[in-house]
Amino acid sequence: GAGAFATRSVLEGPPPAAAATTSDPVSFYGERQAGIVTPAQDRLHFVSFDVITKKREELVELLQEWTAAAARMTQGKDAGTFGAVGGAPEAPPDDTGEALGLPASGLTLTIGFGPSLFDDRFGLAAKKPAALADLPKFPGEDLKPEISGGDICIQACAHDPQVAVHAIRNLARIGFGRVSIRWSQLGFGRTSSTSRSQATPRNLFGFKDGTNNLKLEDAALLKDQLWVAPGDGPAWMAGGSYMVTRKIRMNIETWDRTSLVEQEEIFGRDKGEGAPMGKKREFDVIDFAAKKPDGTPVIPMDSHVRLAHPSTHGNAHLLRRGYNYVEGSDGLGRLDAGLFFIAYQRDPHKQYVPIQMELARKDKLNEYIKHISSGLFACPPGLRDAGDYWGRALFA
Ligand SMILES: C=CC1=C(C)c2cc3[nH]c(cc4nc(cc5[nH]c(cc1n2)c(C)c5CCC(=O)O)C(CCC(=O)O)=C4C)c(C)c3C=C
Ligand SMILES: [Fe+2]
Repeated sequence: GAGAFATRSVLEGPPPAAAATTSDPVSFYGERQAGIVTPAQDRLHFVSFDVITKKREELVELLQEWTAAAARMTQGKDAGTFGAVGGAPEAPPDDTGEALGLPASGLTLTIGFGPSLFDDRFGLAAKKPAALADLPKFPGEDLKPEISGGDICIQACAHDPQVAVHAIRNLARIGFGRVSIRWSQLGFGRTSSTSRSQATPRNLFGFKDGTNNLKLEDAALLKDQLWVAPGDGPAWMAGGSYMVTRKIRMNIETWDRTSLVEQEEIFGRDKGEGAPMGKKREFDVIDFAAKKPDGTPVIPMDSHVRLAHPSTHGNAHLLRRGYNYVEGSDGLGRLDAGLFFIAYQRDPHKQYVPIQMELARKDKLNEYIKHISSGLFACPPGLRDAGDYWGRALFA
């Protein structure tokens, strides 16, 4: 049965890009970091750190310790070799214990380096990619600095929230005295599919989200639009990808009082099936030229899918990998909820920036959303084996 293929052995063939079941591990090693084209898991714990040590050697040591712990935790093991209960009783355990007995749950840990890491503290200024230049200000955004930016991010995705939180907690514990948490974000109910094997999930506005996403199976597009090529910038980033994060508050109560036809015109897709307006099925190709009998476009000019579509931006695509969030209520009787948007791409200034500029200026959805945090991170390629560590090529 499937059990024979659900083991952790990766000796034959390429490492699994995805777990066979929601309990299984995803390979930590490979050409690419896991957690990008890996079929999106259900849960997120994302953290952004500020480096507080001033010593380059201490930062390198931390990255080595983090890599070892990440390699273990993604395979369903304790963060350290003694584990939660196997060490000396006089010392704090090298794992915090709340994941004891839980399987790997598809945990992936993906690291990214923010623009601020390349200031004069660690001698990295000459290695800063042009693609990490700060994002421009966008009309209408209301960014909070205390939940934006950061020197180093780690995206933990898993099918079990306890497993994702355990991983981030242990990495933060290991980093004590060398890094401090700047901000972190929990997410649930992935808002994108990143593989054709996955059903398209729904966002908190009730629409299918991820239909026209870049997917694991789109090999040629991934090469052209997702992965940094040799020659794009500094050698240490070849084979990596750039991540943009945006916390987007969604005004749920206003949306819920909006008519169905208005909601569908805002996205340019129908709510039930997710089909482009004027078409029947979710994956039918969008016809932007189609006109109604009165001559107006079937897909409104200010609809989200028209403004975000690659054909509007010289064929610029994104691999979206975001999550819903709800953080209780805001004290004014409204849910404090939205989308933690994550997008990967080869060059954010050629992909995220022009798309977001168009959306910020024209999208009808803007009446219902507000961007409140932003992050930009360079995610290096994957690790070859246990002799490799996060940031090795950057610090070489
Ligand atoms: C700058 C990039 C984007 C932001 C920010 C963004 C916010 C956002 N999107 C939705 C809901 C949907 N988005 C959909 C499609 C879609 N969105 C983007 C980009 C951003 N969205 C792209 C590139 C696309 C694909 C366009 C295409 O090629 O057709 C859809 C439709 C279904 C789908 O294809 O995924 C929905 C629904 C929300 C709610 C939101 C902010 C809160
Ligand atoms: Fe969108």
